[in-house]
Amino acid sequence: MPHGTFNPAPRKSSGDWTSQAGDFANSRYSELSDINEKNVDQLKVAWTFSDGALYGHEGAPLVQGDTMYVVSPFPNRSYALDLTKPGAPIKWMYSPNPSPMAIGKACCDAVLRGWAIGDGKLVYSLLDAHVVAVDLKTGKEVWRTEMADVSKGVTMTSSAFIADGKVFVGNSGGELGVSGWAAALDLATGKELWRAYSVGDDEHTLIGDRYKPFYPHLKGEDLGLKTWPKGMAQHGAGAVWGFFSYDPETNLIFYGTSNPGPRVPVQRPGDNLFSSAVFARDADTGEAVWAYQFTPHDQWDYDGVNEMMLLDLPINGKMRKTIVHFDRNTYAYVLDRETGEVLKADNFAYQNWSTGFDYETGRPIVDPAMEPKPEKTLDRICPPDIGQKDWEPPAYSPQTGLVYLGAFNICMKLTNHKVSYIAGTPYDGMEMERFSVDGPDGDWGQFIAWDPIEGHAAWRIPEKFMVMSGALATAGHLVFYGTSDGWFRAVDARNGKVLWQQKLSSGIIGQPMTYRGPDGVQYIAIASGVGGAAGVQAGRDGYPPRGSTLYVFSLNGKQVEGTHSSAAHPEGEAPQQGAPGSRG
Ligand SMILES: O=C(O)c1cc(C(=O)O)c2c(n1)C(=O)C(=O)c1cc(C(=O)O)[nH]c1-2
Repeated sequence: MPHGTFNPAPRKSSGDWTSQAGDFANSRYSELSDINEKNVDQLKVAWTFSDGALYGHEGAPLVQGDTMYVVSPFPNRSYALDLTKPGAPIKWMYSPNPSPMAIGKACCDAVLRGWAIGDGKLVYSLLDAHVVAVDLKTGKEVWRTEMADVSKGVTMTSSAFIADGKVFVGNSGGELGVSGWAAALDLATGKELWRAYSVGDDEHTLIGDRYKPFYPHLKGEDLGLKTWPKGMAQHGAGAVWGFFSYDPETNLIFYGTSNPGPRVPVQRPGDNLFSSAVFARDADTGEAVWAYQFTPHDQWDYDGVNEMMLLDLPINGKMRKTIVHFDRNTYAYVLDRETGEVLKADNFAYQNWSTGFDYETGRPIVDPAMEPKPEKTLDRICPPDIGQKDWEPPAYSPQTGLVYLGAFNICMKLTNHKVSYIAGTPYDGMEMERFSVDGPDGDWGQFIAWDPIEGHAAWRIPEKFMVMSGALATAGHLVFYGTSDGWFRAVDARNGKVLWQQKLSSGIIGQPMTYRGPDGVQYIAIASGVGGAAGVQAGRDGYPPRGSTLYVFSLNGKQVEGTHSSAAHPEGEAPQQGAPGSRG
């Protein structure tokens, strides 16, 4: 049986890593193999870097040529690090000074999920709902675009994504009843080219003649209004706070949308389209070509923003262009990426809210006993609101045909209350307590190798804490991931044997990446700095303090030779490492 493949575009040189996933397909796979299963036990720290910010560190550093680019969580400072010199000194630092008001509006920590490089610019979202482009050479701001009013509860934590001369971004604020959207900006000027809302009428959601979803219940006019009670769609969320992917052959971009608002379900009977869903849109116009909803009338905050991996897989003996998506609702989906048809839906971890999957309708079958009722407590629903996997992105290896993902092993006790909408404040109504599937002291996490063709796990590594780091697969038969309590591990991609590990200063929720430096040496980098939703474990024995250190590893800690030098700072501005505004 052949393995799957994917389009590795736009990687020009296998030594660079210029987008969060390394490619448009969201594979997080590198062809580099100097570090491999035979020598990975010699991996040692080559150098480190701290940005001084103490919110969760979720992004991967990017490398182009002889420079590494790193962006901190709030206050969203960016740094260029000189890879030609020992210790990678700072070449420039750019400080965008976002509004501190944003900190109080972010639902789940003042994080940033990633940044992107293209056309000589570093592009990223600011927590206060702006997008900036910074000149790669000088560190000077090229453009800054205001996307929304942060005082109304709109923040931006998603990773900017560059393709086809455009920057794709989305908003956060699903728990505050904002209206979710994705937008495309001109990479050269920052001008907004289109904006598509997730919920609302057809015009709003950019649904026109080209829209041809696979399932009949997703066809019709104004579904983003008609599947809501009157007046509720306006604050219906469907935020876009995860990752984008892009298929250059069809010029389509793909992304997921968040839970409906308010989170409490009894106030919004109906499917609540297009929350907890995936959109396929024309990259030039934003027009929807198809959509599919993972969790109709999402009653548990299962959201739908987790990444879409664009893999070509043999399904039932026929090569199909697919999307592989691990939803918070615990189904591992394989969708036809030209139509949105569900080809496979299998549970990748424990759940008890759904008794099966109806392939005829494309809907999961809900256990009525697990549906929340107002002012009643449900004692054990699995997974909890954050799913058995949250936003942390998996990796795919064409060598093994397996997808590698950080996942959880938890449930929740849930109580609902009715709520009213007040702009810029939580629009929520869910109260919950999370615990291990297996009991109070059991494992909260696991790292899974998943066979997307067969729809089952090839192996699993149990972990004490939720695994909220991304994964990296390499041609060296290796997979890298980190744990919330700070272990950075390299495992054999074939069998899950841990070949190397090191404890870092804080927990890991970042995304590992690899690059070939200007000295020809392969390096592996990962940020340590726990936060985000991993913080729900704070207080558990062994949960580490916050941190802000980027670790860069090589075989035997080798790094470029030369004398240490201090870099010149533009306009005499010295980089500040203890960022004001960061919570200590
Ligand atoms: O609906 C939203 O707008 C929204 C935004 C965010 C965010 O921006 O970080 C998260 C969530 N929802 C969410 O449900 C969630 O579990 C979550 C985890 C994290 C994180 O950084 O670990 N962010 C978010």
